[in-house]
Amino acid sequence: MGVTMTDISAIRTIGLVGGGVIGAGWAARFALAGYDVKIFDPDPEIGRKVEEVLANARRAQQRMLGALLPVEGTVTVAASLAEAVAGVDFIQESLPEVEELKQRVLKEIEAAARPDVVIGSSTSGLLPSRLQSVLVHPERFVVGHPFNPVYLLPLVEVCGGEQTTQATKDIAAALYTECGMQVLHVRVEIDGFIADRLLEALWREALWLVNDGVATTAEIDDAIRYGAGLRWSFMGTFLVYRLAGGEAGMRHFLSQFGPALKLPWTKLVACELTDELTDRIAAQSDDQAGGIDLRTYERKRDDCLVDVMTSLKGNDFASGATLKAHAERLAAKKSVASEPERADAPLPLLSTFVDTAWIDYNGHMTEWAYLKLFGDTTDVLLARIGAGLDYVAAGHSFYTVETHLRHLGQARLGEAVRVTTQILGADAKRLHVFHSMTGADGSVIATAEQMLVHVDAAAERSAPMLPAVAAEVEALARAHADLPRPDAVGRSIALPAAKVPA
Ligand SMILES: NC(=O)C1=CN([C@@H]2O[C@H](COP(=O)(O)OP(=O)(O)OC[C@H]3O[C@@H](n4cnc5c(N)ncnc54)[C@H](O)[C@@H]3O)[C@@H](O)[C@H]2O)C=CC1
Ligand SMILES: C[N+](C)(C)CC(=O)CC(=O)[O-]
Repeated sequence: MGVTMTDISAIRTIGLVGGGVIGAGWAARFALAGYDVKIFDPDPEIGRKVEEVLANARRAQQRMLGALLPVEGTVTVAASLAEAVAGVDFIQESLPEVEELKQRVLKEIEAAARPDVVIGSSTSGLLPSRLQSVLVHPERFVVGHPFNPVYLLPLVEVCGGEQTTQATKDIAAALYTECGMQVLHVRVEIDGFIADRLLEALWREALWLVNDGVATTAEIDDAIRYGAGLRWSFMGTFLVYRLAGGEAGMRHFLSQFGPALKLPWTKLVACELTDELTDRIAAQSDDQAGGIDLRTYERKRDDCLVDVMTSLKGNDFASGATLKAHAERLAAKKSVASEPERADAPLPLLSTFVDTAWIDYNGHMTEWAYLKLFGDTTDVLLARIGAGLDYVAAGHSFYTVETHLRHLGQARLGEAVRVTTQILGADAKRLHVFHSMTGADGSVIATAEQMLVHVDAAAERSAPMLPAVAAEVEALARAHADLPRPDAVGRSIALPAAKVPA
Protein backbone atom coordinates (compact mmCIF):
# COMPACT_ATOMS: atom_id res chain seq x y z
CA MET A 1 0.00 0.00 0.00
CA GLY A 2 1.33 3.44 -0.90
CA VAL A 3 1.99 6.12 1.68
CA THR A 4 0.75 9.60 0.86
CA MET A 5 3.05 12.47 1.78
CA THR A 6 0.80 13.65 4.58
CA ASP A 7 -0.31 10.37 6.07
CA ILE A 8 1.82 8.13 8.24
CA SER A 9 -1.03 5.82 9.21
CA ALA A 10 -0.18 3.74 6.14
CA ILE A 11 3.36 3.16 7.41
CA ARG A 12 3.56 -0.43 8.59
CA THR A 13 6.95 -1.76 7.60
CA ILE A 14 10.29 -0.03 7.93
CA GLY A 15 13.47 -0.97 6.10
CA LEU A 16 16.78 -0.45 7.91
CA VAL A 17 20.17 -0.43 6.21
CA GLY A 18 23.08 -0.83 8.61
CA GLY A 19 22.51 -2.65 11.90
CA GLY A 20 25.38 -1.48 14.09
CA VAL A 21 24.92 0.46 17.33
CA ILE A 22 22.45 2.87 15.74
CA GLY A 23 20.73 0.60 13.21
CA ALA A 24 20.01 -2.02 15.90
CA GLY A 25 18.78 0.79 18.17
CA TRP A 26 16.37 1.92 15.45
CA ALA A 27 15.18 -1.67 14.97
CA ALA A 28 14.26 -1.75 18.66
CA ARG A 29 12.68 1.75 18.67
CA PHE A 30 10.47 0.96 15.65
CA ALA A 31 9.57 -2.62 16.63
CA LEU A 32 8.63 -1.59 20.17
CA ALA A 33 6.40 1.11 18.68
CA GLY A 34 4.58 -1.64 16.77
CA TYR A 35 6.20 -1.38 13.33
CA ASP A 36 7.49 -4.38 11.40
CA VAL A 37 11.17 -4.01 10.62
CA LYS A 38 13.39 -5.50 7.92
CA ILE A 39 17.09 -4.93 8.48
CA PHE A 40 20.14 -5.52 6.31
CA ASP A 41 23.76 -5.54 7.40
CA PRO A 42 26.54 -7.69 5.85
CA ASP A 43 27.87 -8.47 9.34
CA PRO A 44 27.39 -12.25 9.80
CA GLU A 45 26.65 -11.62 13.51
CA ILE A 46 23.82 -9.17 12.76
CA GLY A 47 21.01 -11.47 13.96
CA ARG A 48 22.59 -12.03 17.38
CA LYS A 49 23.50 -8.37 17.84
CA VAL A 50 20.04 -7.07 16.96
CA GLU A 51 18.42 -9.68 19.21
CA GLU A 52 20.62 -8.62 22.15
CA VAL A 53 19.91 -4.92 21.66
CA LEU A 54 16.19 -5.65 21.27
CA ALA A 55 16.18 -7.65 24.52
CA ASN A 56 17.72 -4.75 26.45
CA ALA A 57 15.40 -2.26 24.75
CA ARG A 58 12.32 -4.35 25.51
CA ARG A 59 13.33 -4.58 29.16
CA ALA A 60 13.85 -0.81 29.41
CA GLN A 61 10.68 0.20 27.58
CA GLN A 62 8.62 -2.23 29.63
CA ARG A 63 9.96 -0.59 32.81
CA MET A 64 8.96 2.76 31.36
CA LEU A 65 5.61 2.05 29.68
CA GLY A 66 4.55 -1.48 30.69
CA ALA A 67 1.23 -2.62 29.27
CA LEU A 68 0.83 0.66 27.39
CA LEU A 69 3.31 -0.67 24.84
CA PRO A 70 1.63 -1.71 21.61
CA VAL A 71 1.95 -5.21 20.18
CA GLU A 72 5.61 -5.48 19.20
CA GLY A 73 6.40 -5.46 15.49
CA THR A 74 8.45 -8.21 13.91
CA VAL A 75 12.18 -7.83 13.19
CA THR A 76 13.40 -9.73 10.14
CA VAL A 77 17.05 -9.91 9.13
CA ALA A 78 17.06 -9.56 5.34
CA ALA A 79 19.48 -11.51 3.18
CA SER A 80 20.13 -8.55 0.89
CA LEU A 81 19.78 -4.80 0.84
CA ALA A 82 17.07 -5.08 -1.84
CA GLU A 83 15.07 -7.47 0.35
CA ALA A 84 15.24 -5.01 3.27
CA VAL A 85 13.95 -2.01 1.36
CA ALA A 86 11.68 -3.35 -1.42
CA GLY A 87 8.05 -2.48 -0.70
CA VAL A 88 8.65 -0.92 2.73
CA ASP A 89 6.92 2.31 3.80
CA PHE A 90 9.92 4.14 5.31
CA ILE A 91 13.68 3.60 5.21
CA GLN A 92 16.33 4.57 7.76
CA GLU A 93 19.98 4.39 6.76
CA SER A 94 22.58 3.86 9.51
CA LEU A 95 25.73 3.13 7.52
CA PRO A 96 29.23 4.05 8.72
CA GLU A 97 29.90 7.80 8.75
CA VAL A 98 31.67 7.90 5.36
CA GLU A 99 30.13 10.18 2.75
CA GLU A 100 31.16 8.17 -0.34
CA LEU A 101 29.92 4.91 1.18
CA LYS A 102 26.59 6.45 2.17
CA GLN A 103 26.13 7.96 -1.30
CA ARG A 104 26.93 4.65 -3.03
CA VAL A 105 24.57 2.62 -0.85
CA LEU A 106 21.84 5.28 -1.01
CA LYS A 107 21.82 4.80 -4.78
CA GLU A 108 21.40 1.03 -4.25
CA ILE A 109 18.58 1.70 -1.80
CA GLU A 110 16.84 3.96 -4.29
CA ALA A 111 17.10 1.37 -7.04
CA ALA A 112 15.29 -1.22 -4.91
CA ALA A 113 12.76 0.93 -3.02
CA ARG A 114 9.49 2.53 -4.03
CA PRO A 115 10.11 5.96 -5.63
CA ASP A 116 7.92 7.82 -3.11
CA VAL A 117 9.22 6.28 0.09
CA VAL A 118 10.99 8.60 2.53
CA ILE A 119 14.63 7.78 3.26
CA GLY A 120 15.94 8.98 6.61
CA SER A 121 19.66 9.09 7.34
CA SER A 122 21.19 8.70 10.81
CA THR A 123 24.28 10.68 9.87
CA SER A 124 25.62 12.60 12.83
CA GLY A 125 27.00 15.46 10.80
CA LEU A 126 27.23 14.97 7.04
CA LEU A 127 25.26 17.47 4.99
CA PRO A 128 21.96 16.17 3.61
CA SER A 129 22.38 18.27 0.44
CA ARG A 130 25.55 16.33 -0.38
CA LEU A 131 24.08 12.92 0.49
CA GLN A 132 20.90 13.47 -1.56
CA SER A 133 22.78 14.88 -4.57
CA VAL A 134 23.32 11.37 -5.97
CA LEU A 135 19.63 10.39 -5.85
CA VAL A 136 17.09 10.37 -8.68
CA HIS A 137 14.42 11.45 -6.16
CA PRO A 138 16.41 13.61 -3.75
CA GLU A 139 13.24 15.31 -2.49
CA ARG A 140 12.41 12.26 -0.31
CA PHE A 141 15.75 12.26 1.54
CA VAL A 142 16.07 13.74 5.03
CA VAL A 143 18.42 13.43 7.99
CA GLY A 144 16.93 11.97 11.17
CA HIS A 145 19.88 12.11 13.55
CA PRO A 146 19.22 10.05 16.71
CA PHE A 147 21.13 9.64 19.96
CA ASN A 148 22.43 6.47 21.53
CA PRO A 149 20.53 4.50 22.81
CA VAL A 150 18.06 5.23 20.04
CA TYR A 151 15.33 3.17 21.76
CA LEU A 152 15.38 5.39 24.87
CA LEU A 153 16.76 8.86 24.17
CA PRO A 154 13.94 10.90 22.64
CA LEU A 155 15.96 13.47 20.69
CA VAL A 156 16.08 13.21 16.90
CA GLU A 157 17.38 16.10 14.81
CA VAL A 158 15.49 16.42 11.54
CA CYS A 159 17.40 18.31 8.87
CA GLY A 160 16.53 18.60 5.21
CA GLY A 161 18.89 19.31 2.34
CA GLU A 162 18.40 21.85 -0.44
CA GLN A 163 16.14 19.44 -2.34
CA THR A 164 14.20 17.95 0.57
CA THR A 165 10.50 18.77 0.49
CA GLN A 166 8.55 19.93 3.52
CA ALA A 167 6.31 16.87 3.11
CA THR A 168 9.33 14.58 3.51
CA LYS A 169 10.37 16.34 6.72
CA ASP A 170 6.80 16.17 7.98
CA ILE A 171 6.52 12.43 7.38
CA ALA A 172 9.83 11.70 9.10
CA ALA A 173 8.96 13.97 12.02
CA ALA A 174 5.50 12.45 12.39
CA LEU A 175 6.87 8.91 12.35
CA TYR A 176 9.61 9.65 14.91
CA THR A 177 7.05 11.40 17.15
CA GLU A 178 4.71 8.44 16.87
CA CYS A 179 7.57 6.30 18.19
CA GLY A 180 7.93 8.54 21.28
CA MET A 181 10.75 10.78 20.06
CA GLN A 182 11.24 14.53 20.41
CA VAL A 183 11.93 16.15 17.05
CA LEU A 184 14.31 19.10 16.92
CA HIS A 185 14.04 20.78 13.51
CA VAL A 186 17.47 21.91 12.37
CA ARG A 187 16.41 24.94 10.34
CA VAL A 188 19.83 25.81 8.96
CA GLU A 189 21.72 23.02 7.22
CA ILE A 190 25.05 22.87 8.98
CA ASP A 191 27.80 20.24 9.46
CA GLY A 192 27.30 18.46 12.77
CA PHE A 193 23.79 19.91 13.15
CA ILE A 194 23.10 21.41 16.59
CA ALA A 195 23.67 18.74 19.22
CA ASP A 196 26.91 17.30 17.85
CA ARG A 197 28.42 20.77 17.53
CA LEU A 198 28.01 21.04 21.30
CA LEU A 199 29.02 17.48 22.07
CA GLU A 200 32.08 17.72 19.87
CA ALA A 201 33.28 20.90 21.61
CA LEU A 202 33.13 19.11 24.96
CA TRP A 203 34.69 15.97 23.53
CA ARG A 204 37.65 17.89 22.02
CA GLU A 205 38.35 19.53 25.35
CA ALA A 206 38.09 16.20 27.18
CA LEU A 207 40.65 14.63 24.85
CA TRP A 208 43.05 17.54 25.48
CA LEU A 209 42.68 17.11 29.24
CA VAL A 210 43.71 13.43 28.94
CA ASN A 211 46.44 14.28 26.41
CA ASP A 212 47.92 16.92 28.70
CA GLY A 213 47.79 14.59 31.69
CA VAL A 214 45.41 16.90 33.56
CA ALA A 215 42.79 14.26 34.25
CA THR A 216 41.92 10.63 33.55
CA THR A 217 38.86 9.50 31.62
CA ALA A 218 37.16 8.62 34.93
CA GLU A 219 37.94 12.01 36.49
CA ILE A 220 36.54 13.83 33.47
CA ASP A 221 33.39 11.74 33.58
CA ASP A 222 33.02 12.56 37.29
CA ALA A 223 33.36 16.24 36.47
CA ILE A 224 30.34 15.84 34.22
CA ARG A 225 28.09 13.39 35.99
CA TYR A 226 28.19 14.93 39.48
CA GLY A 227 27.63 18.44 38.21
CA ALA A 228 26.48 19.86 34.91
CA GLY A 229 25.37 16.47 33.58
CA LEU A 230 22.70 16.23 36.25
CA ARG A 231 21.15 19.58 35.42
CA TRP A 232 21.55 19.08 31.67
CA SER A 233 19.04 16.25 31.86
CA PHE A 234 16.26 18.78 32.27
CA MET A 235 17.62 22.29 31.55
CA GLY A 236 19.97 23.28 28.79
CA THR A 237 23.01 25.52 29.14
CA PHE A 238 21.12 28.77 28.49
CA LEU A 239 18.45 28.19 31.11
CA VAL A 240 20.99 26.88 33.61
CA TYR A 241 23.20 29.97 33.18
CA ARG A 242 20.23 32.32 33.34
CA LEU A 243 19.54 30.95 36.81
CA ALA A 244 23.26 31.21 37.63
CA GLY A 245 23.00 34.96 36.92
CA GLY A 246 20.80 35.28 39.99
CA GLU A 247 18.12 37.93 40.09
CA ALA A 248 19.86 39.95 37.36
CA GLY A 249 19.66 36.89 35.11
CA MET A 250 21.47 36.38 31.82
CA ARG A 251 22.78 39.97 31.45
CA HIS A 252 24.62 39.72 34.75
CA PHE A 253 25.87 36.22 33.93
CA LEU A 254 27.31 37.44 30.59
CA SER A 255 29.00 40.48 32.11
CA GLN A 256 30.53 38.48 34.98
CA PHE A 257 31.72 35.40 33.10
CA GLY A 258 32.01 36.78 29.56
CA PRO A 259 35.58 38.15 29.92
CA ALA A 260 36.96 34.71 30.88
CA LEU A 261 35.88 33.40 27.47
CA LYS A 262 38.65 35.51 25.95
CA LEU A 263 41.45 34.12 28.13
CA PRO A 264 40.76 31.40 26.65
CA TRP A 265 40.68 28.37 28.90
CA THR A 266 39.60 25.97 26.17
CA LYS A 267 41.45 24.96 23.01
CA LEU A 268 38.56 24.15 20.62
CA VAL A 269 40.85 22.57 18.05
CA ALA A 270 41.18 18.83 17.65
CA CYS A 271 44.14 17.27 19.41
CA GLU A 272 46.15 14.71 17.44
CA LEU A 273 44.88 11.20 18.18
CA THR A 274 48.38 9.68 18.26
CA ASP A 275 48.84 5.96 18.96
CA GLU A 276 50.14 6.91 22.38
CA LEU A 277 47.05 8.99 23.23
CA THR A 278 44.68 6.34 21.83
CA ASP A 279 46.40 3.67 23.95
CA ARG A 280 46.22 5.87 27.03
CA ILE A 281 42.53 6.67 26.59
CA ALA A 282 41.63 3.06 25.79
CA ALA A 283 43.56 1.77 28.84
CA GLN A 284 41.99 4.35 31.17
CA SER A 285 38.56 3.59 29.74
CA ASP A 286 39.06 -0.18 30.29
CA ASP A 287 40.15 0.56 33.83
CA GLN A 288 37.12 2.79 34.38
CA ALA A 289 34.73 0.12 33.04
CA GLY A 290 36.00 -2.32 35.68
CA GLY A 291 35.60 -5.44 33.53
CA ILE A 292 31.84 -5.03 33.16
CA ASP A 293 30.67 -6.27 29.76
CA LEU A 294 28.91 -4.08 27.17
CA ARG A 295 25.36 -5.40 27.50
CA THR A 296 25.46 -5.23 31.33
CA TYR A 297 26.68 -1.63 31.16
CA GLU A 298 23.94 -0.86 28.64
CA ARG A 299 21.33 -2.18 31.09
CA LYS A 300 22.77 0.01 33.85
CA ARG A 301 22.65 3.04 31.54
CA ASP A 302 19.10 2.17 30.46
CA ASP A 303 17.87 1.76 34.06
CA CYS A 304 19.27 5.19 34.95
CA LEU A 305 17.77 6.80 31.84
CA VAL A 306 14.36 5.27 32.56
CA ASP A 307 14.55 6.51 36.17
CA VAL A 308 15.47 10.03 35.07
CA MET A 309 12.78 10.25 32.38
CA THR A 310 10.15 8.70 34.65
CA SER A 311 10.89 11.30 37.35
CA LEU A 312 10.78 14.07 34.78
CA LYS A 313 7.46 12.68 33.59
CA GLY A 314 6.10 13.33 37.08
CA ASN A 315 7.26 16.93 36.65
CA ASP A 316 5.84 17.10 33.11
CA PHE A 317 9.15 18.74 32.21
CA ALA A 318 11.73 18.40 29.41
CA SER A 319 12.04 14.76 28.23
CA GLY A 320 9.47 13.86 30.91
CA ALA A 321 6.86 15.90 29.01
CA THR A 322 7.73 13.96 25.84
CA LEU A 323 7.33 10.67 27.70
CA LYS A 324 4.05 11.83 29.23
CA ALA A 325 2.65 12.83 25.83
CA HIS A 326 3.77 9.50 24.36
CA ALA A 327 2.18 7.54 27.21
CA GLU A 328 -1.04 9.50 26.73
CA ARG A 329 -1.01 8.78 22.99
CA LEU A 330 -0.51 5.07 23.66
CA ALA A 331 -3.25 5.11 26.32
CA ALA A 332 -5.66 6.87 23.95
CA LYS A 333 -5.12 4.13 21.38
CA LYS A 334 -5.97 1.52 23.99
CA SER A 335 -8.59 3.61 25.70
CA VAL A 336 -11.56 1.89 27.18
CA ALA A 337 -14.78 3.24 25.67
CA SER A 338 -16.59 5.25 28.32
CA GLU A 339 -19.40 3.16 29.73
CA PRO A 340 -22.98 4.34 30.00
CA GLU A 341 -24.53 4.33 33.47
CA ARG A 342 -27.11 1.66 34.24
CA ALA A 343 -29.74 1.99 36.94
CA ASP A 344 -29.17 -1.61 38.11
CA ALA A 345 -25.37 -1.44 38.46
CA PRO A 346 -22.72 0.56 40.34
CA LEU A 347 -21.62 3.76 38.57
CA PRO A 348 -18.68 3.30 36.15
CA LEU A 349 -16.68 6.38 37.19
CA LEU A 350 -12.99 5.91 36.42
CA SER A 351 -10.93 4.14 33.75
CA THR A 352 -7.19 4.64 33.59
CA PHE A 353 -3.85 2.97 33.02
CA VAL A 354 -1.34 2.26 35.78
CA ASP A 355 1.34 4.96 35.61
CA THR A 356 5.09 4.42 36.05
CA ALA A 357 5.11 6.71 39.09
CA TRP A 358 2.66 4.41 40.88
CA ILE A 359 4.85 1.30 40.67
CA ASP A 360 6.78 0.00 43.70
CA TYR A 361 9.92 -2.12 44.05
CA ASN A 362 7.78 -5.27 43.56
CA GLY A 363 6.73 -4.07 40.13
CA HIS A 364 3.13 -3.60 41.31
CA MET A 365 0.97 -0.55 41.89
CA THR A 366 1.90 0.77 45.30
CA GLU A 367 -0.44 1.33 48.30
CA TRP A 368 -0.90 5.09 48.08
CA ALA A 369 -1.74 4.88 44.39
CA TYR A 370 -4.86 2.84 45.22
CA LEU A 371 -5.98 5.54 47.63
CA LYS A 372 -5.22 8.17 44.99
CA LEU A 373 -7.35 6.40 42.38
CA PHE A 374 -10.21 5.86 44.85
CA GLY A 375 -9.91 9.54 45.80
CA ASP A 376 -10.00 10.50 42.12
CA THR A 377 -13.12 8.33 41.76
CA THR A 378 -14.77 10.17 44.63
CA ASP A 379 -14.00 13.45 42.85
CA VAL A 380 -15.70 12.13 39.70
CA LEU A 381 -18.70 11.09 41.81
CA LEU A 382 -18.89 14.53 43.42
CA ALA A 383 -18.83 16.20 40.01
CA ARG A 384 -21.54 13.73 38.91
CA ILE A 385 -23.86 14.83 41.77
CA GLY A 386 -23.23 18.53 41.17
CA ALA A 387 -20.62 19.03 43.88
CA GLY A 388 -17.64 19.70 41.59
CA LEU A 389 -15.18 22.57 41.69
CA ASP A 390 -17.83 25.31 41.26
CA TYR A 391 -19.60 23.95 44.31
CA VAL A 392 -16.34 24.01 46.25
CA ALA A 393 -15.60 27.56 45.07
CA ALA A 394 -19.01 28.55 46.45
CA GLY A 395 -17.90 27.36 49.88
CA HIS A 396 -19.41 23.87 50.05
CA SER A 397 -17.57 20.59 49.96
CA PHE A 398 -17.40 16.97 51.03
CA TYR A 399 -14.58 15.75 53.27
CA THR A 400 -13.65 12.07 53.50
CA VAL A 401 -13.72 11.11 57.17
CA GLU A 402 -13.12 7.36 56.98
CA THR A 403 -11.70 4.88 54.44
CA HIS A 404 -11.33 1.12 54.57
CA LEU A 405 -9.10 -0.14 51.77
CA ARG A 406 -8.73 -3.80 50.82
CA HIS A 407 -6.05 -5.17 48.48
CA LEU A 408 -7.21 -8.32 46.71
CA GLY A 409 -4.97 -8.50 43.64
CA GLN A 410 -2.20 -6.71 41.78
CA ALA A 411 -2.09 -4.07 39.09
CA ARG A 412 0.98 -3.84 36.89
CA LEU A 413 2.56 -0.98 34.97
CA GLY A 414 0.37 0.17 32.09
CA GLU A 415 -2.52 -2.16 33.03
CA ALA A 416 -6.04 -0.85 32.39
CA VAL A 417 -7.93 -0.44 35.67
CA ARG A 418 -11.56 0.56 36.16
CA VAL A 419 -13.38 1.77 39.26
CA THR A 420 -17.13 1.53 39.88
CA THR A 421 -19.01 3.04 42.82
CA GLN A 422 -22.06 1.91 44.73
CA ILE A 423 -23.95 4.33 46.97
CA LEU A 424 -24.53 2.44 50.21
CA GLY A 425 -26.53 5.14 51.94
CA ALA A 426 -26.88 8.86 52.60
CA ASP A 427 -28.52 11.33 54.96
CA ALA A 428 -28.61 15.11 54.98
CA LYS A 429 -24.90 15.43 55.75
CA ARG A 430 -23.35 12.04 55.01
CA LEU A 431 -22.58 9.97 51.93
CA HIS A 432 -21.54 6.31 52.33
CA VAL A 433 -19.90 4.79 49.23
CA PHE A 434 -18.22 1.58 48.12
CA HIS A 435 -15.62 1.72 45.32
CA SER A 436 -14.52 -1.43 43.49
CA MET A 437 -11.40 -1.53 41.30
CA THR A 438 -11.03 -4.19 38.60
CA GLY A 439 -7.89 -5.05 36.64
CA ALA A 440 -7.47 -5.86 32.96
CA ASP A 441 -8.98 -9.35 33.34
CA GLY A 442 -12.09 -8.01 35.09
CA SER A 443 -11.26 -9.42 38.54
CA VAL A 444 -11.58 -7.16 41.58
CA ILE A 445 -8.14 -6.08 42.77
CA ALA A 446 -9.09 -3.55 45.47
CA THR A 447 -12.07 -2.01 47.19
CA ALA A 448 -12.54 1.11 49.29
CA GLU A 449 -15.45 1.87 51.57
CA GLN A 450 -15.65 5.57 52.39
CA MET A 451 -17.72 7.89 54.52
CA LEU A 452 -17.91 11.48 53.28
CA VAL A 453 -19.28 14.35 55.29
CA HIS A 454 -20.72 17.44 53.71
CA VAL A 455 -19.19 20.66 55.08
CA ASP A 456 -19.47 24.38 55.11
CA ALA A 457 -15.82 24.88 54.06
CA ALA A 458 -15.40 28.40 55.47
CA ALA A 459 -16.74 27.39 58.88
CA GLU A 460 -14.99 23.96 58.66
CA ARG A 461 -18.14 22.42 60.10
CA SER A 462 -20.50 19.75 58.87
CA ALA A 463 -23.57 21.15 57.18
CA PRO A 464 -26.50 19.79 55.16
CA MET A 465 -25.99 19.34 51.40
CA LEU A 466 -27.54 21.99 49.18
CA PRO A 467 -30.94 20.84 47.87
CA ALA A 468 -29.86 20.11 44.26
CA VAL A 469 -26.96 17.92 45.43
CA ALA A 470 -29.12 16.25 48.06
CA ALA A 471 -31.66 15.39 45.37
CA GLU A 472 -28.98 13.78 43.13
CA VAL A 473 -27.65 11.78 46.08
CA GLU A 474 -31.11 10.64 47.03
CA ALA A 475 -31.89 9.52 43.47
CA LEU A 476 -28.66 7.50 43.28
CA ALA A 477 -29.17 6.01 46.75
CA ARG A 478 -32.67 4.93 45.73
CA ALA A 479 -31.40 3.42 42.45
CA HIS A 480 -28.67 1.50 44.30
CA ALA A 481 -30.87 0.37 47.20
CA ASP A 482 -31.68 -2.95 45.53
CA LEU A 483 -28.09 -3.77 44.51
CA PRO A 484 -26.50 -6.64 46.46
CA ARG A 485 -24.57 -5.20 49.41
CA PRO A 486 -20.85 -6.06 49.04
CA ASP A 487 -19.72 -8.63 51.68
CA ALA A 488 -16.88 -6.36 52.73
CA VAL A 489 -19.09 -3.48 53.85
CA GLY A 490 -18.47 -2.64 57.50
CA ARG A 491 -15.68 -5.17 57.85
CA SER A 492 -12.88 -4.42 60.27
CA ILE A 493 -9.29 -5.66 60.28
CA ALA A 494 -8.75 -8.72 62.46
CA LEU A 495 -6.81 -11.96 62.53
CA PRO A 496 -8.94 -15.04 61.82
CA ALA A 497 -10.53 -16.09 65.15
CA ALA A 498 -8.36 -19.24 65.53
CA LYS A 499 -5.15 -17.18 65.34
CA VAL A 500 -6.08 -14.69 68.06
CA PRO A 501 -3.89 -15.38 71.13
CA ALA A 502 -5.89 -16.45 74.15
N1 LIG B 1 27.32 5.58 17.48
C1 LIG B 1 26.75 6.73 17.79
O1 LIG B 1 26.86 7.21 18.93
C2 LIG B 1 25.92 7.45 16.79
C3 LIG B 1 26.05 7.26 15.43
N2 LIG B 1 25.26 7.93 14.54
C4 LIG B 1 25.37 7.74 13.11
O2 LIG B 1 24.78 6.50 12.76
C5 LIG B 1 25.45 5.91 11.66
C6 LIG B 1 25.90 4.52 12.05
O3 LIG B 1 26.77 4.62 13.15
P1 LIG B 1 27.02 3.39 14.13
O4 LIG B 1 25.82 2.55 14.20
O5 LIG B 1 27.60 3.96 15.34
O6 LIG B 1 28.13 2.60 13.37
P2 LIG B 1 28.51 1.05 13.51
O7 LIG B 1 29.90 0.93 13.05
O8 LIG B 1 28.15 0.55 14.85
O9 LIG B 1 27.52 0.36 12.47
C7 LIG B 1 27.60 0.52 11.07
C8 LIG B 1 27.06 -0.74 10.44
O10 LIG B 1 26.94 -0.57 9.06
C9 LIG B 1 27.21 -1.83 8.46
N3 LIG B 1 27.48 -1.69 7.04
C10 LIG B 1 28.65 -1.38 6.45
N4 LIG B 1 28.48 -1.38 5.10
C11 LIG B 1 27.17 -1.69 4.87
C12 LIG B 1 26.39 -1.85 3.70
N5 LIG B 1 26.90 -1.69 2.49
N6 LIG B 1 25.08 -2.18 3.84
C13 LIG B 1 24.54 -2.35 5.06
N7 LIG B 1 25.25 -2.22 6.21
C14 LIG B 1 26.54 -1.89 6.11
C15 LIG B 1 28.36 -2.36 9.28
O11 LIG B 1 28.48 -3.79 9.13
C16 LIG B 1 27.96 -1.95 10.69
O12 LIG B 1 27.23 -2.97 11.35
C17 LIG B 1 26.57 6.88 11.31
O13 LIG B 1 26.13 7.71 10.29
C18 LIG B 1 26.79 7.67 12.59
O14 LIG B 1 27.32 8.93 12.38
C19 LIG B 1 24.25 8.76 14.98
C20 LIG B 1 24.08 8.97 16.32
C21 LIG B 1 24.92 8.39 17.32
C1 LIG C 1 29.77 10.42 18.35
N1 LIG C 1 28.59 10.85 17.61
C2 LIG C 1 28.92 12.09 16.93
C3 LIG C 1 28.31 9.82 16.61
C4 LIG C 1 27.52 11.00 18.60
C5 LIG C 1 26.18 11.33 18.08
O1 LIG C 1 25.95 11.60 16.92
C6 LIG C 1 25.05 11.44 19.04
C7 LIG C 1 25.19 10.76 20.36
O2 LIG C 1 24.48 9.76 20.60
O3 LIG C 1 25.97 11.22 21.18
